[in-house]
Formats: sequence, structure tokens, C-alpha cells
Amino acid sequence: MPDAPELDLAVIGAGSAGLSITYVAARLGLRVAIIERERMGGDCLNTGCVPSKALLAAAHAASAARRAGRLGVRLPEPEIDWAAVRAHVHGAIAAIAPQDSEERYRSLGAEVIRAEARFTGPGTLEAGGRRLTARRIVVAAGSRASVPDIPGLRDVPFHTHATIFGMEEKPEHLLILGGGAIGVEMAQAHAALGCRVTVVEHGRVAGREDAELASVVRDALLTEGVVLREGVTVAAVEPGPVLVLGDGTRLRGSHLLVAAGRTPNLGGLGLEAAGVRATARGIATDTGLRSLTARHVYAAGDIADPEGIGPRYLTHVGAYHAGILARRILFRLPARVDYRALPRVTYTDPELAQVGMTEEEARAAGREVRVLRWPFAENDRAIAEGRTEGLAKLVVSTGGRLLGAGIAGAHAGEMIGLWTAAIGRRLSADAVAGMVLPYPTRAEVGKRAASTFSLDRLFAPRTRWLVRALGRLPG
Ligand SMILES: Cc1cc2nc3c(=O)[nH]c(=O)nc-3n(C[C@H](O)[C@H](O)[C@H](O)COP(=O)(O)OP(=O)(O)OC[C@H]3O[C@@H](n4cnc5c(N)ncnc54)[C@H](O)[C@@H]3O)c2cc1C
Ligand SMILES: NC(=O)c1ccc[n+]([C@@H]2O[C@H](COP(=O)([O-])OP(=O)(O)OC[C@H]3O[C@@H](n4cnc5c(N)ncnc54)[C@H](O)[C@@H]3O)[C@@H](O)[C@H]2O)c1
Repeated sequence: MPDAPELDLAVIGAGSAGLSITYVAARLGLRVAIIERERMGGDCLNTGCVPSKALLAAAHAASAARRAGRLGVRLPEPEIDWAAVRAHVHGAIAAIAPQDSEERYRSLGAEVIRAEARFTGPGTLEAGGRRLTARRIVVAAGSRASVPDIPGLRDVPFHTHATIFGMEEKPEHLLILGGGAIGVEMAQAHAALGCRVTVVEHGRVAGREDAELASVVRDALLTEGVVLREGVTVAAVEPGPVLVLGDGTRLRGSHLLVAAGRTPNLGGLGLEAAGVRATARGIATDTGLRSLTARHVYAAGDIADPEGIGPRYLTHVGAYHAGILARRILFRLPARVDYRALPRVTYTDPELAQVGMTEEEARAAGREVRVLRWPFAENDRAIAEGRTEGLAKLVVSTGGRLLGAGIAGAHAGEMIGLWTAAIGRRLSADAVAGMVLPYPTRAEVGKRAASTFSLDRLFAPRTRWLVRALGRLPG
């Protein structure tokens, strides 16, 4: 009889997904090992969410100082101390790092192995010269920046998110290839910190987002001086760096950031040794995140490609996947991914937050829907603060059930939680419209949008007739 596996669970990758599942397994007393080849905390902590939000915080402070004159508080043009901004960014990483550290996970009872892991067979791994056997293996190896196949691109120095936060000099003119989530956040951050910025995008910026909401972010970028080249192709890249567009236009900058999407980290994992099927999108899993071809192997986070759904590149998805795996592997309960109420936020200022279906997605799915809107220009708090740009936009079924909610405006990300709960709980627009919210808050825009669903009915001739009839009753 073969020896029993030494571990209950082995986890490859100590990013948000791998750490979350390891945490649960260790706290429940399982024999669990987590294997990381680079930095504990993965992309989110070291080269993703944390440094980008820290850089944006500095940028937003500069923009707020420039805007203060509108409120009668005139400040001089802010002086940007690039070294101090970088120190803030790296200080934020250092402050959060203990949460993701080897020491913390060891103290929880997990084994932490600092090496590259690869499958050597079904249920066996090799890491740092050591052979590991495990009953279950979770691959949470993440993703990296895709580098488009553009002639000359690989021959010039360029940045990705992995290097940009380490830049010692402030870029004079940053060219950004790709106007998605990273592109727009980094464009605004650098522009507000005094860099020239040009974004080159072959579709439209924030192209995955509702076009009406995305235009609020687009306008903010333009106001801050970001040059947007949308609907163009980059035919070649030359030293400089110079982006040569399809029409021959040459865009010269001092630095180039490539932010053109993600590629799963499949290389070196030896997936074939375990019979794990993967595609260019990641490890093919069922909707419960189990490999379609190897029963003891699961995937989580950016690298997971659930059947018919596809990957999502968000930190909170890694934690959500860990919850699904805990239910499936540890508690043997059925669980599968459901992104019906998955929120996302672009942290520009104004922010763009979305949960559930956009109007376009609902219509593409053949749904008959109503769209409810309310602008911040009619929100008392927004007026009082002089920040009236943007709107809330709700997508509801003809019966009034909430299908999607999007908010573009200052602090939109802080408001999307309410809509995440409402959509997750299958509430109606009326249910939210009936809530009492504190006055004056920006959150009231969503409630006002929701209330428009029933306003037509409330002020309809039938209701007026009813109110008049009731008024004639004695008492
Ligand atoms: C600039 C930027 C900003 C972002 N901002 C946000 C945001 O604001 N909000 C949000 O929700 N998401 C954001 N994201 C996305 C988020 O960072 C990712 O979705 C998240 O980090 C993915 O977590 P993960 O655990 O799947 O993978 P990762 O964090 O990539 O972790 C995978 C780990 O596996 C390790 N690994 C890979 N192969 C092996 C191997 N063979 N052996 C051992 N170890 C291995 C890697 O070294 C890595 O540490 C941002 C991303 C970027 C790039
Ligand atoms: N706030 C957040 O939650 C946040 C922030 C940053 C990143 N992220 C995550 O990281 C992921 C990766 O971010 P990203 O911005 O690299 O990817 P993305 O998929 O969001 O955007 C990539 C953009 O690049 C464009 N593009 C691709 N190839 C191009 C080419 N050759 N020429 C011109 N344009 C081209 C695409 O049209 C797209 O708009 C995102 O999908 C997101 O999930 C999240």
C-alpha cells in the first residue's frame, strides 16, 4: 500500500487566494503547506492593489489641494516630493506585510516553503529539492502582465505593474499602453503628481465598464490633462520609447507602462505531470474550482478559469474562492462560484463602482430591463462639498428586481457594499427605496435612483383618485 500523503493540503502561491485558503485550513488544524517562490502577499500587496492605492492617495491629495480654491480655500500649487511619495507607497506595503508574512502563517500552524513548486505526479510536488505529497493541492499561482505581440516592444525597456512602483525618478512623460483598470488608475495617479501622461487604447478607456459611467472617469482624466488616444492600434514600438500608431503618428514619451491585460502563471508548474488541463486563460475548472481533469487539484484566484465563467482578476475574488474551496474540500459541502453580486471598483477620483449587470450586459443577455438614474448634481451632500460630477445607475427587471448597480462619483467604492448586499439578497428597487438613510450623504443618490421605479405608480392618476377617496372618509 502506498504511504499516506504527508499533507492534507498543499497550496502553490502565497497571494490573496493562496493565503486565504491556507488561513482557513491552518485554523482548522489541517496539515497544510504553502509554497511561495517570490514575495509573500503576491501581487496585491507588493505590486498591485496596495502600492497603486497608496500612489493614488498621494495623487488625490494633490488634486484636492488644487480643487480647494472652489471652496474658498486657496492653496499654492502642491510641491511633489517624489522620493517621499515613494516612501509612502513602500511604507504602506511594509505596514500591511506582517498580515501576509511567513511568521504569521507559521504561527497559525501552516508550513511555509520559500521555493518554486512544480508537480512531479498526481498528488506530488517538488519544491526547493523537497518532495511533498498531499491529499489535495490548490494552485493559486496568480497571473502576470500580458505583453502584446507588437513589433519592437520586447526590444525597448518598458515597465509593467511589477516595476513601476520601484521607479526612482518621476517620469517626465509616461506612455501607457492599455486603458483598462491599471491604465486609468496609473494615468490619473501620475498626471496628478505632475507627469505628462498619454494613454493609448485600442478600444475605449475603461471599456469593460458601462459607457455612461466610464465617461465620468474619462472626463476627469481629460480635465487633469491626460491625453487619451482611443480606438487606435499600435503598429510598432521604437526606442525612445516611441509608440508608432497605425496611421503613422509617433508618440514619444520618457517611460512606457504596459497595462494590456493578464496572463496566467502556468509556466514551470509541471501541470502535465498531474494531468491538469489549462488554457491561455488559466486552469480549467468546474464551477466549484476543481480541475476538470485531475480530481485532487483545485485552482483559486487569478489563475482559475471556471467553466463557462472565466477568470476574474480581483483580490476579493481570491478570498471568495478560498471560501468556496473551504466548503468543498474541508466541509465536503457543495459550493460553486456565482458572480451575480461581485463588486468591482476603479479607484480613480471620481471612483467607478459596479456590481451585477451593466445595462449593456443585461440587454445582451436578452433581458427586458428598466434603467434608473440619479445624478450627484441633485444630491445635497455633493452640492455642499462642491463635488457634483457623476451619477448612480440601476438596472432592474421590469418587475423591479435589482440586477445591477453602478456608481460613478467621489467615494463610489464606499457605497457599492449596500448594492452588493441588495443584489445578493435579490432585493427589489422598492426595498432599497424604502430604507431610511442618513441625510445628507452621497449614498442617497442610489436610494433616489431606486425610488424612481415606483414614482410613476405613486403619482399616477389612480393613486391620486385613491388618496382623494380616502380623504373623504370620516375620521
Ligand atoms: C496594479 C494592480 C492594481 C490592482 N488593484 C486591485 C484592486 O484595487 N482591487 C482588487 O481587487 N484587485 C486589484 N488588482 C488585482 C489583484 O492584485 C489580483 O487579482 C490578486 O493579487 C490575485 O491574487 P492571486 O492570489 O490569485 O495571485 P497573486 O497575487 O499573483 O499570487 C500568486 C503567487 O504565486 C506565486 N507563484 C507562482 N508560481 C509559483 C510556483 N510555481 N511556485 C511557488 N509560487 C508560485 C507568485 O510568486 C505569487 O506570489 C490589481 C492588480 C494590479 C496589477
Ligand atoms: N481597482 C481594481 O480593482 C483594479 C485595478 C487594477 C487592476 N485590476 C485588475 O487587474 C486586471 C489587469 O488590469 P489591466 O488594466 O492590465 O487589464 P484590463 O483587461 O483591465 O485592461 C487592458 C486594456 O488594454 C487594452 N489593450 C490590450 N492590448 C492592447 C493593445 N495592443 N493596444 C492598445 N490597447 C490594448 C484593452 O483593450 C483593455 O482596455 C484587471 O482586469 C483588473 O481586474 C483591478
